[in-house]
Amino acid sequence: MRATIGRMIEASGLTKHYGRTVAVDNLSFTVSEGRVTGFLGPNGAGKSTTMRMILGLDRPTSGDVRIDGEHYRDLRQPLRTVGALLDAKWVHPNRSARAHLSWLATSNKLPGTAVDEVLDLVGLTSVARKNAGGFSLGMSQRLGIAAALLGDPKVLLFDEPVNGLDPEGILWIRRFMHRLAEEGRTVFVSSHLLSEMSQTAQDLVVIGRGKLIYQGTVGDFIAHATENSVLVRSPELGRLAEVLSAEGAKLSQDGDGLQVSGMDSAEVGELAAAARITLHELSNHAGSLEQAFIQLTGGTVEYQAATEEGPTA
Ligand SMILES: Nc1ncnc2c1ncn2[C@@H]1O[C@H](COP(=O)(O)OP(=O)(O)OP(=O)(O)O)[C@@H](O)[C@H]1O
Repeated sequence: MRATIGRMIEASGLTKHYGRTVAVDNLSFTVSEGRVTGFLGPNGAGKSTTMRMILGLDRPTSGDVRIDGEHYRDLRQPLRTVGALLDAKWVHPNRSARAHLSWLATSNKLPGTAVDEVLDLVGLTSVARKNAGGFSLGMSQRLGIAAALLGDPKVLLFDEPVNGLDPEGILWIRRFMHRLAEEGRTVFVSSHLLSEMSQTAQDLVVIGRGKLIYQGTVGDFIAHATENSVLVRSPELGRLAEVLSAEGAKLSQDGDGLQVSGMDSAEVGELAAAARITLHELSNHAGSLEQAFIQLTGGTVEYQAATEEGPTA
């Protein structure tokens, strides 16, 4: 059975328990072909677990996930359908890049010619005979991507591919992903870095504590999440916070000011005036994806810093 055209990954009610930990909680989403879809969530949100379930490396407690309409375990030649980069350092330290890829190709019945092609694609041809154990993180990531591309798959999964990379490495990966999507492939890439995702992805699946928070385009995410965001500064920030939250505003600390959502600047100004609170700044704020993320993940961010717990001023 082929999936609905365009939807290459379909998760439905996907759930994973590890003992009493609910790593993934009734998660449903779709990932479209020809686009880069960012899989976003704070550390521990359940991204890696979801990716492992997509790849059949972990069995869901309940629910279901399919690639192009099939369960991973039913794919006849999995590497020709889906390629994945989960852990870039997963390579035999004394094997050359070429030997590593040749071994993968042979054991998966892929043509040996694919090895040179993918080495060339990721720019590792000149170091192909060097031991992969001595590779920098950026080179290891490229090798991992080469391995994922060996079977010329239409679906690619990358788990935190830019983690620890320098700006040049990040740019390379970002451009490479765009290129893969332009070729019509489905690119699903996880990250906890919103600013990075806003430049890499066109679509987003955002999760917090294993639950779906948002699915849609990056642009809609920003527009939706930053609606009515107002930045306000005042020498009486604590009292202002009390007045605003009593009227139902959502607040988060922003430097020495407050980000107010659920209320427009006129309402904030009038409430402050009625309470005789002096304001030093009152401005409509076009929030970044970062702010949108903090706002949307709100109570679900497990590592939340003190500054995100609410106003303390
Ligand atoms: N094999 C496992 N056994 C027990 N608990 C696990 C296992 N794998 C993941 N977990 C727990 O499940 C939750 C989700 O973890 P997961 O690694 O999927 O999150 P993540 O979003 O990928 O975060 P990170 O980026 O930190 O890896 C966490 O609470 C984690 O401790």
